[in-house]
Amino acid sequence: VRKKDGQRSYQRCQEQASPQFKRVLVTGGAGFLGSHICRRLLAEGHEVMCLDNYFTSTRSGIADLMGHPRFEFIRHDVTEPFFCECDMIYNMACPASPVHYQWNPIKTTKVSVLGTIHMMGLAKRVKARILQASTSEIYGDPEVTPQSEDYWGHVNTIGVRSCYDEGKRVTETLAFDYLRMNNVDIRVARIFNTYGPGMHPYDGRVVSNFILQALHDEDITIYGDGSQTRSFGYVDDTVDGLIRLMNQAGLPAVLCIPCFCQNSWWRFFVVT
Ligand SMILES: O=c1ccn([C@@H]2O[C@H](COP(=O)(O)OP(=O)(O)O[C@H]3OC[C@@H](O)[C@H](O)[C@H]3O)[C@@H](O)[C@H]2O)c(=O)[nH]1
Repeated sequence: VRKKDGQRSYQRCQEQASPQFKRVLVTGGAGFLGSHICRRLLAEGHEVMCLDNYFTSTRSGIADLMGHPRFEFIRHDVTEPFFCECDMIYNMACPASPVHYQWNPIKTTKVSVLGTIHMMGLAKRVKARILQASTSEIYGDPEVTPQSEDYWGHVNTIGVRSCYDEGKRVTETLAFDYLRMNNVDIRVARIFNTYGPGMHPYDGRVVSNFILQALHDEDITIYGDGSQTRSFGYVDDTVDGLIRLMNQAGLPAVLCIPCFCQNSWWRFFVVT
């Protein structure tokens, strides 16, 4: 504000900020789910800081967001500390496709463990609410189907999927220890197999593989005997669930998204 004598005065940020609009940090914000979260938050009027190192994502995935007045991209690897002022954190950074997370499994474990320590530490420091992305893979090779939030899982600690499964289990442990020790306002979402627009054609997961094979008139590759089941989530519904989990009080601190029964792929593809 310019006063009569020509001097400038500045209102304090807290006075200017509308309480309904938040400064939100989205790690992995250039990725498949992260970019959809950024878009939804911008549409709701929030200020979005998108943190990503393009490990499994590309600039083109968020090209539509660049230049948006409330969008800021920060190229950064969450395995290194990061500090900023924010009200909410969606900690989404981690390769999610089995092909990608097994490519450098030590890095995958580091992203989960160090990335979560850095983001929980930041949430504690700036008193931000934090949503930690977990996964259906924390159940490992489950003995119970469908899995509910109170099932503890059946995980191999030394298999090729362990870097992701165990890494994500530690993210949950860290979240709850930051809650118990430092009263950090946490949310944990166990995200199941998500598909939809913006998914990389060579993501390597079953939905994009099958679609690509069908488009190229190639044989569909079914690993194993095809008796596996998955709970598939359309990306808009998954983002709805994540945003509601973040915003609502009184929901369980851990939530499976989507939280309906497991389908065989055959049923999924026929129904969809
Ligand atoms: O071409 C393919 C790809 C996959 N599959 C099978 O399809 C099933 C689903 O495999 P995907 O590669 O899509 O991924 P998964 O469901 O195992 O895990 C995924 O979903 C849950 C997320 O939280 C994880 O990030 C992600 O790893 C598996 O049983 C897999 O063996 C095929 O039969 N053919």
